[in-house]
This record gives sequence, structure tokens and C-alpha cells, in this order.
Amino acid sequence: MIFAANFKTNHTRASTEKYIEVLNEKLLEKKPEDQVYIFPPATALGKYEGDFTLGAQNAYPTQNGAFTGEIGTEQLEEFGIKTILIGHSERREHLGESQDKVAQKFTFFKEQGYEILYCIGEPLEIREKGDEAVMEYLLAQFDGIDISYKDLIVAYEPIWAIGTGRSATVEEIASTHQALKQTVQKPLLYGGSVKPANIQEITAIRGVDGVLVGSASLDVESFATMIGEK
Ligand SMILES: O=C[C@H](O)COP(=O)(O)O
Repeated sequence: MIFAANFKTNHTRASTEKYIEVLNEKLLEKKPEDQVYIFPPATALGKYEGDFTLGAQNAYPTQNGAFTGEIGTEQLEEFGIKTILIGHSERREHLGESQDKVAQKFTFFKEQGYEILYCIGEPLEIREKGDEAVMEYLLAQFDGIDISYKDLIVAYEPIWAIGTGRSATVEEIASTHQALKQTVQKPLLYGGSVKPANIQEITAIRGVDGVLVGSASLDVESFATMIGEK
């Protein structure tokens, strides 16, 4: 099972260091087959030791150059970071990343040999149209994406379930994951209001290979509880 923590625009370098110190103690009891990923904000990236993979929430598809406000592989590789989140709905919605831009970024980081955690998800108005509309919408988010890439993990995150406290139902997750697995034979995470109270039922769903957690990962005790309680 994969447990990924996306801090989004939360935590500082100091609080991330403290978080990782506490997490490392908890991970001593982690099952060897479980994998943990941490995605702190860019200012908290660093060289951290531990039984987890540190990844970037975002970077510009460049080694370096004149891209004010962005970071490239030169900045990531200073810390040995070779894992990146691409396609998160917040970047698509709030940061204006079109499918074309997302695909360009994917191709660049694939060519650099990065492990890519690629996010897809539908808005509520699509979910309300039913399963067929959902799948059409989700599959369009694979346009320009090499879904056979060896270091690809996919995260299905219904937008209406992100940060709302309202997770998708077990039935919705199960049917969407099963349908996605017919197209993408890669580890498939679920994200959207995953928390200690629902971790067991979500990770028990066939076709769920792990979780991508936002809000409930910000507290290290809460995240560690999820890793321990699946
Ligand atoms: O990347 C994580 C997801 O957007 C889920 O966020 P959430 O757990 O706060 O709903």
C-alpha cells in the first residue's frame, strides 16, 4: 500500500523537519511492503533521511533558466529529489495548467527519469452526469500522457471530495478504480478527504493501491495513524 502526504501550501521548513523527525520514529513499525511519500512545499525541500520518498509538488519542465518564481531539476537534484506530482486538480484549476501543459511537463520529467505521481479527477457536475461521463472526462486527462511509463503512479482524486470532508463512497471509488484499471495498469491511489476515520474502508477496496492525503496528512500523528491502521 502506498501512503502519500501532500502538504500543499502548508508547513514550513522548520515544521517539516519536526514532522519528519516524528514520522521516522513511527515508520520504524511500518510494514516493509508499504511505501510512504511526502510532498512538502518547495521551500521545505531538503535532504532528509528516512524510510520514505520525498517528492516535489510541482516544478517547471526545465533544468534551469529564466522562469521567475519556478524551480527546475537543478533545484530538485540538489536534494536528490527524483519524484514529482503532476496534474493535480488545484494546479489545473487555480494555476491554469491545461492538459497540453500537463502533458508537456509529464514528458519532460519522464525523459529526466523522474517517478511521476500523476493526478486525475472530475468536478461534481461531471460526476452528477453518471459513470460514462466520468470515465470520458478522466480518460481525456491521459491525453499526451505515456501511461506505460515504468515509473508512473496514478492518483484518482474526485475534485468534489478534495478538502471537503466528503470522500467518495466505497461504491464510487470501487467502480471508478476498476474502470480506470482497464486502461492504466499502474498503481492507482485514491485521494479526497481520506482520514483516519475512513482509511480502513478505503484501503480495503479492490483496485485501491494506496492513498494521496492532503488535510489529514498535515498532522503527523494523523498521517502515522493511517499508515498503521490500514
Ligand atoms: O493531494 C491530495 C488531495 O488533493 C486530497 O486532499 P484532501 O485529503 O485534503 O481532501
